[in-house]
Amino acid sequence: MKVGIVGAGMVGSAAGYALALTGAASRIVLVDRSEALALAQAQDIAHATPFTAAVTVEAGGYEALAGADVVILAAGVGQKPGESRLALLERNAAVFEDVIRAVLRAAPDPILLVATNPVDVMTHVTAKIAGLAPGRVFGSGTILDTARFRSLVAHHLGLAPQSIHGYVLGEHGDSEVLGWSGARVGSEPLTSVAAQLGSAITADVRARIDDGVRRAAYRIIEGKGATNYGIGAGLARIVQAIRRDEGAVMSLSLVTPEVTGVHNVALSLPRVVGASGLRSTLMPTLDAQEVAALTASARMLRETSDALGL
Ligand SMILES: NC(=O)C1=CN([C@@H]2O[C@H](COP(=O)(O)OP(=O)(O)OC[C@H]3O[C@@H](n4cnc5c(N)ncnc54)[C@H](O)[C@@H]3O)[C@@H](O)[C@H]2O)C=CC1
Ligand SMILES: CC(=O)C(=O)O
Repeated sequence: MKVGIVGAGMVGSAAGYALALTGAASRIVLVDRSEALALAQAQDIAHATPFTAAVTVEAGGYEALAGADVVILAAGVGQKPGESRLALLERNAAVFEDVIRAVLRAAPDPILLVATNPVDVMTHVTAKIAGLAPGRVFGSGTILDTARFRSLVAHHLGLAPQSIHGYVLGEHGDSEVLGWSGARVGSEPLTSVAAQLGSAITADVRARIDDGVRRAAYRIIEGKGATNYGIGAGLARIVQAIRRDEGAVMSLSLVTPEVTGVHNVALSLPRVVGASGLRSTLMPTLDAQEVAALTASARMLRETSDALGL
């Protein structure tokens, strides 16, 4: 599978590296407005390939994206310490006008996987500009927040994160909703397993995990200026699910006709990922508080999209 990555900075290069390590792509092409950066990143990742699956890694202009099955969009600016994701919108939406058209001139019908923040609104912007079939333009959404949720719950219980099943929904950002009520360990409700293990999910534990998920990006950016490894691994995992036509369920952002009464809004819900992109959406069972929080998140995103005329 040929995967293009536009934006070869922290996120794009981490995605390229994860794709090379996992073998999710057989050909990776990095494009950046800084040709020198794209070339340096491609060479550095290529030097890892003797230790990985068979994969070629190159840098190029947009024309090098011809034949790409998936194009990851990670171009634009990231947050400065203390800055919200939504504060990036105007700058990144302006960048995408040219980027999407240039990608589609080279590769007319790829799957477009958006990582640039604010990822939900950027997914909506991309879908509108690209005009591809529904399901072929989507965003990484809360895949990273879900991973953070699963790892923090796993750490609390002393279990493997792979055995924790639960999703973060709504905005990839401050208004996101942790789906506590539907969370499970294996096939058992989380609260029941936590009680059996003597590690109850008290209000304090819940608040600590919520904060750990919601504020993770702020803390990491304060410490190292960006986040990249978690999202890089998440993007590679999505590509792998596309390549293998897995039918894997992941929390991803898609322009959704209606969610809890809010229409035409891009946000994350559990979605089924396969060869054609996102095949369907699985609406989770939520308690009343979670429905209210998801509705508030959806309304906020809808209003933000309204301001852009989406
Ligand atoms: N979805 C998620 O979970 C996450 C999203 N992000 C977002 O990903 C985006 C990228 O973040 P970083 O890689 O840390 O930033 P970065 O600054 O390291 O890299 C961005 C790259 O985009 C390139 N670029 C800018 N305008 C361009 C254009 N018109 N054409 C081609 N390339 C262009 C820049 O030259 C730069 O190399 C940000 O918006 C950030 O907020 C970051 C982490 C997680
Ligand atoms: C930066 C960002 O969106 C994150 O790490 O969640």
